[in-house]
Order: sequence, then structure tokens, then C-alpha cells
Amino acid sequence: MAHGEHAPTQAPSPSAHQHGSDLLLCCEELVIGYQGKALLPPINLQVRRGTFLAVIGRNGSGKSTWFKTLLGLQQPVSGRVFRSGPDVKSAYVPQSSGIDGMLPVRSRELVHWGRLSGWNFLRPFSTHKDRTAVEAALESAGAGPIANRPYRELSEGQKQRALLARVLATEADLVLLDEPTAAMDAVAERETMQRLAELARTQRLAVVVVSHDLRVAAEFANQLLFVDREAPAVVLGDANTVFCHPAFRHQYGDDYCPHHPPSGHPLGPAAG
Ligand SMILES: Nc1ncnc2c1ncn2[C@@H]1O[C@H](COP(=O)(O)OP(=O)(O)OP(=O)(O)O)[C@@H](O)[C@H]1O
Repeated sequence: MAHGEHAPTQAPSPSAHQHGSDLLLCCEELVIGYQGKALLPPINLQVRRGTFLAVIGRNGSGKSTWFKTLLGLQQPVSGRVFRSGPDVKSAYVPQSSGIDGMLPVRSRELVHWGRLSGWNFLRPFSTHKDRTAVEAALESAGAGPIANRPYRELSEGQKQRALLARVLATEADLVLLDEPTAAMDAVAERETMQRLAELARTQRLAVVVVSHDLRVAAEFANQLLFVDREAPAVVLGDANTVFCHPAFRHQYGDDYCPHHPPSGHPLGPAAG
């Protein structure tokens, strides 16, 4: 699946414009699924500049399908996705990117490609602005030390950093990352999530991340979206709202909810 820029899923709606300039994307009664069959209840949410949203849920619950639907790669079963304007630029990193592993390029070139589109791809020289953006993206993604290394020789976690840098180099308004830290060690994962949170806040991007590390997601994201096919449920809110929701507790237990403190959990307070 291609990285980088994607066309708007639908033309901007008049109602989307009314929500102000911070609004980038809006799901209205959006039902995702395949062959007309819904995976989840309708999703209603707005993604604004400065948002860092983490999407959580069990395997197969529909997280990647929601991303594909936002990008217009998958048709909704019903409902709509709106961009707030034609200029909203989005960038996407899918879960795994096998094709990149075959390319004989250094990480810096791969990141540079994030800025190219159309005939720019054939341009022999990059501009000063391109080079500055590439270096800033490498730095932001913690990929500076691997910039000169051939991409295909990197570890999976290092590759994820390079791909993150590439998506940041696009200078998109809306960045969708499907498990961007899955191959990273715990330290790199926290650093990356912290960087993404800072980028969302300081650069006024919207960052949406799928993550299976619930505690790290809750620590850095300012909103969580929990999706569950069994309940079925779509729950949007802060960590307490989501972690104390019955559908969440049914799947992950009570240990994440502060109103249901762990008893006898190996990481919880010692008994007695
Ligand atoms: N092209 C397709 N056609 C029909 N069903 C599909 C298709 N792609 C995925 N599915 C199914 O849709 C469901 C949701 O898949 P999806 O990849 O969105 O889950 P996910 O939450 O991202 O899972 P994971 O955490 O494992 O990445 C799964 O049951 C999957 O088998």
C-alpha cells in the first residue's frame, strides 16, 4: 500500500467548515466494513489540529479498516468521512511495508521521497527547503544516526523510525500511523510516542496512532478510541473513560481502570 498523500475521501461538507479552522477530519455516523457488512457500530468523531489520538482494540477489531476508510482506500458501509477542506494533506504508514525492504536506498533518500510527488520524482536536485525538512524529520523521528545507512540493512525497529521520518517529511496536516512502534524496544517506543505528542502540540498536526501498548498510549495520547467487535462498541474519550468502560474491562480486565484497582496483580501493590 502506498505511503504519502491521499485524495480526500469526500468533498468537504458545509457542516465541517462550520466547526472552525482547527478541524481536519470528521466521521459522521461512519460504519466501516467489507461487502456491505458492518464491523463496528457507527463512528462519530472529529479530528482537530493538535490532537494525538490513539486507536486501541483487540486484533481484528477494525482499526486498520478504519484507517483505510479515512484514506478512501475502502468504501464505508454507510455514513461519511469529511475533510474540512481540499488542502488538508494526509500521510499514512501502514503496519508493514515489505516493498521498502527491497529498495537499495539509504534512509535519508527514503525520507526524501516522502516529499516527492508527480514529476518531482524525476527532479535531480532537492531544494534547500526539502533538505531542511528531511533533516528535521530525521531528527524528529530519532532517525538521525541511521540516515546514511542502507534501509534494507536496518533492524525492524530502525526501519519504523525511518518510515516515521518519511511521513513527517511530507509535512502533512494529518498523520495516520498503524502500529508505528510495534517493532521498537520499550525505550524507543516511549521516545517515539513522546515525540509524536510534541509534534502534534507544537506543529499543530493531528496524529492518529494504532497501538497495542495501552499504558503508553494512555500516557501520551490526549484521546483514546477503543473499538470492539464483541460488545460491539466504539468508545471515544480520555483514558479513564475508556479504561473503565464495561466493554473495555470485558476484554482487558479491571487493572487499567483506577476505579477498579488491581488486586493480586503482579505489578499492583503488594497484598497484606
Ligand atoms: N479485504 C478484506 N475483506 C474482508 N474482510 C477483511 C478484509 N481486510 C480485513 N478484513 C477483516 O476485517 C476485520 C478487521 O480487520 P483489521 O485489519 O481492520 O483489524 P485490526 O483491528 O487492524 O487488527 P490488528 O490489531 O490485528 O492489526 C478482520 O476480521 C479481518 O479479517
